[in-house]
Amino acid sequence: MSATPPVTTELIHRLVPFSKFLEVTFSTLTTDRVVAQLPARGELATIGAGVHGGAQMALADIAAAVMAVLAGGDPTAAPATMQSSTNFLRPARGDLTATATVERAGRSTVIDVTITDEHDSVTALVRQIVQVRPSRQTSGPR
Ligand SMILES: CC(C)(COP(=O)(O)OP(=O)(O)OC[C@H]1O[C@@H](n2cnc3c(N)ncnc32)[C@H](O)[C@@H]1OP(=O)(O)O)[C@@H](O)C(=O)NCCC(=O)NCCSC(=O)Cc1ccccc1
Repeated sequence: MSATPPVTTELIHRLVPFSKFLEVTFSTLTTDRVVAQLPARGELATIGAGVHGGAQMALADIAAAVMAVLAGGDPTAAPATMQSSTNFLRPARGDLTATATVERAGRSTVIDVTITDEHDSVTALVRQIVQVRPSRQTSGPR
């Protein structure tokens, strides 16, 4: 019987290559809170030099999916985002931090994500509905 590996940034990068592409790292990975960082490199900018909304949504989606899996108690499970709702409150400047918490656990898990920027200003509030299912291994997006 193989032991379940601890959930780390490196493991998430291996399971979700998109998170590695975005250079997302995780400073907190617990059953009730996930905190993820997105470095604001130039390619993520939008008009006006803030961080593009799609990059913020991707950060939130990654953090919410990891949160749902950890809350479910089976780190080998696969998250499936069913719904995502984002409100952008102000332009995002510099490196971003996403804090994900569980609003409601169940067959469909409700995750709230707050994104803050380098000024500690809240730039976006995101609510995600995520289903967590037993993993079905695939080799990539194609
Ligand atoms: C402007 C509004 C939508 C509405 O604001 P209102 O209800 O009228 O309220 P209020 O006027 O109080 O302003 C609130 C806060 O906003 C700030 N601010 C306002 N105007 C400006 C300005 N001109 N420049 C700089 N900052 C401005 C303002 O200082 C205040 O901040 P504070 O509280 O003092 O710290 C605001 O909520 C907002 O900017 N949200 C973020 C939108 C966002 O970043 N979306 C994602 C990226 S878009 C994308 O990537 C898609 C795309 C695809 C393809 C191509 C291109 C793009």
